[in-house]
Amino acid sequence: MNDDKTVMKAWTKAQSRLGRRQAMPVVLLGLATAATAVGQVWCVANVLAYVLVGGGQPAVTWPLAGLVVLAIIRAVLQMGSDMLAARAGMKARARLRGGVLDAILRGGPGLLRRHHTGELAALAVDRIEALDGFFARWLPASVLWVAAPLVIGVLAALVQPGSALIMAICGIAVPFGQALFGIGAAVASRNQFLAMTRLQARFLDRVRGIATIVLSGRTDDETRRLAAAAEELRLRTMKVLRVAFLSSASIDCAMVVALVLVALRNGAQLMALHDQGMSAALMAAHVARGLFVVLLVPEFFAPFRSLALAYQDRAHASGAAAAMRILPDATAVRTAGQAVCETGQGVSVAFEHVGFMWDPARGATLDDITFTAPAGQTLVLCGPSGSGKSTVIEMLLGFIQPESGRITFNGVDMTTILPEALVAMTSWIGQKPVLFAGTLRENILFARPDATDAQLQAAIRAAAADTFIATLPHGLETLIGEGGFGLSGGQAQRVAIARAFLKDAPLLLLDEPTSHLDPQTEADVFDSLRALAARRTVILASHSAAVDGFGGQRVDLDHGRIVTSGENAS
Ligand SMILES: Nc1ncnc2c1ncn2[C@@H]1O[C@H](COP(=O)(O)OP(=O)(O)OP(=O)(O)O)[C@@H](O)[C@H]1O
Repeated sequence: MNDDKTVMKAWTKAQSRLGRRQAMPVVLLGLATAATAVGQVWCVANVLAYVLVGGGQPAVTWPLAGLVVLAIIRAVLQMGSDMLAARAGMKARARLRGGVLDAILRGGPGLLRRHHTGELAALAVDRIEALDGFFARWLPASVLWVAAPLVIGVLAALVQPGSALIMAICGIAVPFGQALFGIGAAVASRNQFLAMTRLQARFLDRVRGIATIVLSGRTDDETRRLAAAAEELRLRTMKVLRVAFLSSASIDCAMVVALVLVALRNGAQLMALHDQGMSAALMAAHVARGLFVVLLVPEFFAPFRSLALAYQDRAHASGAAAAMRILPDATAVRTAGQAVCETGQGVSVAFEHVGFMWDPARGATLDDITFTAPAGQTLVLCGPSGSGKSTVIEMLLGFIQPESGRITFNGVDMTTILPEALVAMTSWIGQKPVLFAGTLRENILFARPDATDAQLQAAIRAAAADTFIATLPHGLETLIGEGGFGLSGGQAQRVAIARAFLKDAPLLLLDEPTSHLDPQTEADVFDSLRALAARRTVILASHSAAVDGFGGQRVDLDHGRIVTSGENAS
């Protein structure tokens, strides 16, 4: 068995263990429903025997009353079972979605460098939704398909052991058919999800790049490609349905064979008894027993059908397990840190012979990087595009870890520091500030929701954001769109700087904060950043000539190696 399959099996097994507690009541209600169904069949058989054979059979009042009572009990049991199953599915989805979102947050930008946003969105939304059936249907069905036919078979054996044997033999044939179709179902389901993820990723990409598509005159071409991706999804979905239909049909075949054999057997017995001139009363009792086992056959096979339907859900779980392999596990990203790093006197950051590789085929991204940014001072990381500056910043944010060497904060190994302490001591401003749809006030307060109005105003003034906010008709209450829509690049960056002032963390990480700005705005933003940098440890990654005036130390990178280091011009 290859590694992929082992991991998928282990994940599915672990999920089954976690979901079993919630599935148990559903199984018990399922067994009670099966027992009630047997009672109903008994009542129906007696009523029919009365109708067919007439006076020989005792009064039908009791069977009729039993039928009504049992129908009500069965409906209540079924409702309870459906509700418990839905709750089990809901709980499991909430748990899994929390885990996936946690892992995506842990992976951070490093994960986005390796995987498409659409793929991650499909994982957190569609994959998890599709797992509902695994917990709500598959787990109970995987027990009931053995237990319920066993109960029904034993009760049938009490009345007609021969007919029970026929049902058992036909029932045993079902798992073989299911195993055959199961493999096909798993493959079909995996392909369907792949097609869906591809369609989602393509759609997201094209929506983002709509201006490029229109201006390149590629609208028709891209529409055709999207239509082809949608068609692929349709075909793959049809294949899933076809496999599910065939799987269900194989159960129907086994059921029809059992039904015919049991009916023939009873018919032959009744003919023989009739020929022997049996009394009407005995004849009616035989007819009732015969009808009972014949009518039990569909009930005997019903749990198999539920299992076949739920097999689809199991296939989704295997697919989800495979898809989740892209997520970092908690230990791989950050060793469970316990250390508290004292930051009262500021934070000094040191890289000690750090090495890292995004992709072994492309060689080392960072090679033997050693530098120190003393507490309260600035270190400027320079270098051409692709030299590894953002990779250094992402390491300091804790999203990726060195493959060799180590990073220390005030002498404490970064991997041993409590994640919350790391978050509290760091502010980060990237190339494009991340702004959310909402008011300007909400966006600035995002860094510190409990800040007072005075603190908010002070941060806005320090970031020199007050000038442009004053020109907006609704000031701080101005609504901005997702990604800072409605603000210029420089204004958006000032909002990010105000956030950093408000957070007031001792370590400031700046990753090309002015890369999208014109020279004048860049100079203005650098002025604000210089004010923000005072008394903080700053690591500024940039290839702009404007960093020359930033002072502090300078480390020049090229192809992931330090080529020069020394004082930065101030
Ligand atoms: N997911 C990835 N897989 C493989 N290589 C990658 C991946 N992400 C980045 N790289 C490579 O790592 C190197 C360093 O990238 P990084 O983004 O750190 O450079 P940078 O100096 O910040 O560049 P820029 O100034 O353009 O932002 C580049 O050569 C880049 O091609």
